Amino acid sequence: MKIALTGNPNCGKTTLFNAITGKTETVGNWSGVTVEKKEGSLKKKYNPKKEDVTIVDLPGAYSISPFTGEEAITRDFILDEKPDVIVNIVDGANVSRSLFFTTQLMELGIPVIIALNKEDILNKRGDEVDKATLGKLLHSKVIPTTATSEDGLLNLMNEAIALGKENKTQVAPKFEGKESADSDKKRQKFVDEIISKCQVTKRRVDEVTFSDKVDRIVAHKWLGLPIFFLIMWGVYTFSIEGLGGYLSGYFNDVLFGEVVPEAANGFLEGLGVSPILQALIVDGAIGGVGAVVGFLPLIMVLFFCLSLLEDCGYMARVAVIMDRYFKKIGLSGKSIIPMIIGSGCAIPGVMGTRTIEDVNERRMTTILTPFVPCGAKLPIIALFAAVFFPESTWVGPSMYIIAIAMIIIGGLLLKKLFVWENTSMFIMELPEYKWPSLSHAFKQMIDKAKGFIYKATTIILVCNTFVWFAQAYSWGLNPVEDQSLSILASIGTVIAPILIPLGFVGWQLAAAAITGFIAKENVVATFAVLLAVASEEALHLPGGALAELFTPVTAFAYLVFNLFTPPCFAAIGAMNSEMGSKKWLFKGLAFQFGVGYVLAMLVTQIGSLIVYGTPATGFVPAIIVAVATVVYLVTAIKKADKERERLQELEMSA
Ligand SMILES: Nc1nc2c(ncn2[C@@H]2O[C@H](COP(=O)(O)OP(=O)(O)OP(=O)(O)O)[C@@H](O)[C@H]2O)c(=O)[nH]1
Ligand SMILES: [Mg+2]
Repeated sequence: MKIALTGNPNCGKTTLFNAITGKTETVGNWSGVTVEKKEGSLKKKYNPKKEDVTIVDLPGAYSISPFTGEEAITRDFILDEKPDVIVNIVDGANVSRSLFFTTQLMELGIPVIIALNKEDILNKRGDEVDKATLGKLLHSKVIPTTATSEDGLLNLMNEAIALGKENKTQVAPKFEGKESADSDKKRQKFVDEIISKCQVTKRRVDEVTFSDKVDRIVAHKWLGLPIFFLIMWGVYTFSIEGLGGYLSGYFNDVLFGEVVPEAANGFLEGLGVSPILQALIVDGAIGGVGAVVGFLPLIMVLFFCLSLLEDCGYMARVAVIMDRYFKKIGLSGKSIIPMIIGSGCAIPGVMGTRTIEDVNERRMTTILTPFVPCGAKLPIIALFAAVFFPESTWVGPSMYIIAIAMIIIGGLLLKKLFVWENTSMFIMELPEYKWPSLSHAFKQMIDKAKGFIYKATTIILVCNTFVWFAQAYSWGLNPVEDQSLSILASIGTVIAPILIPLGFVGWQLAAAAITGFIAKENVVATFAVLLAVASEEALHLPGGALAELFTPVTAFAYLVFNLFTPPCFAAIGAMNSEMGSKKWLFKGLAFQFGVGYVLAMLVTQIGSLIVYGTPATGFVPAIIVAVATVVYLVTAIKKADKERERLQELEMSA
């Protein structure tokens, strides 16, 4: 039996889905979090009779006639795959808005049961919904639930399974003139009537709620943005330099710097394995993975904080604040949501662009979202900050500020270069503020940590075992004394000239950047492996082994390069599927590479001139690249302007 969970965005479908299936799909206190259908089977607790039941979580929808891509997923699933039962989740805090969709679901010939969710909010407000009358008017059972505390869910599932077995569709509620063209209006009127009969609101309509009061400050025209920056600064400073940084320092210096490698060495010596194998395991596998896992506490602290901010309802406000600015640069306010999600990982971030209706805005957001430093880039930031800027707290937050600046400048450029017109309006429901749930944040944090460890012990482990091998052997598969004769060095040497205008000298820098495209954490892991072999100094300490390859200025530039060039392969794959056009994908990748490259080049060359008073290596090639970039931009924008004019004339004459 297939049971589908449907309802408006943010009504609690995924919360309910996770509760009854035991899965950990992403929940967020804003609309448009789920963009794909997800399936799961019922937990034992909710399926005592062990029925064969599949639960399907769907993206939120306001109407069966889809407006956005993810709404279409919901419609297509219901119409094509015909679930046996539809559980329509109605947001108890927003009943009137939800029932429009409910009446449409009733007409599909599939049994519908209604879960009146967020009962706790209703109760707290002192509002009431007359479930008996509601059920009678809609010809359907109405079960009160609170998905967050799993109240009413057993009852709901029992009823849903019984309904599926009975397999009898309800009579769709009739309202006058259902066939006529203005049926939407009639439908709304019908819904309004139901509401007037069922909803008992104790609160006065004009009452100013707590949320309204907070929003007057937090979502204020002028104050909104500075407040957002302040909050983010606090969160990142606390995570990267504060508690998270402190714990990571311990992990890096003591745990993975001494305890684990010493134990492993002792163990392997005891076993009597060959020195080569021992080096492969300790320097390659453990060294590489350890250098990355050392940053686990930092990532956990950050995601705990972000989860609290999101759960209390603040992040939904950020979308509204950003809408004013984003509209000016050809993006939508909704673009901020993929970007916020992208601060965790660019892949779900890029997938989140589906909620944006306008195709140009969607594509631009897909290109710009990977600029936001994701969790995988944090270890690079933290490592470089610790080695080169140990006394300052601005390096971490500065990456986010540069990201925002690049998104704005990038948005303007993209619009100038590739986009002819865009149209969109922004409607976003603001959830009420609530106390964030610590257990929810804790769960999200553990989830992130698991994902991080999984990645470290799979792809990063494999990569670094390869990196160790490639730096220890020549193409003839003979061990080399001197790293610069190795396979890795020869690959790096081919790429390295491209990086000369950026002031990056050495095949090691090219090698780490290449492994970074497989997974960004690899940048850290690769340096760990290379330098563990080449240098006696520790990787993470100020002035340590890494300082032999960079000046502080080129270190900062290298950070910029790794953060703003195209993301890892997996995220590029996500970009590909969201763009729906190879041409746009290549434009996007070229754009990202151009931005990262030119930005790093400017940091190196201008930075070196200012800080050291002399140009960095590669100054002359850098000037050539800079001139070529300017010439390209000017001609490309001129060409695009002409095209725009031509289209306008065509339109006029038509
Ligand atoms: N107070 C309260 N909050 C709830 C309840 N159920 C869900 N929430 C909260 O509502 C917000 C949205 O939950 P989700 O499960 O992501 O909503 P969704 O319907 O899957 O949303 P989309 O995927 O965007 O369509 C989260 O902040 C939840 O914690 C409930 O019963 N009571
Ligand atoms: Mg969801």
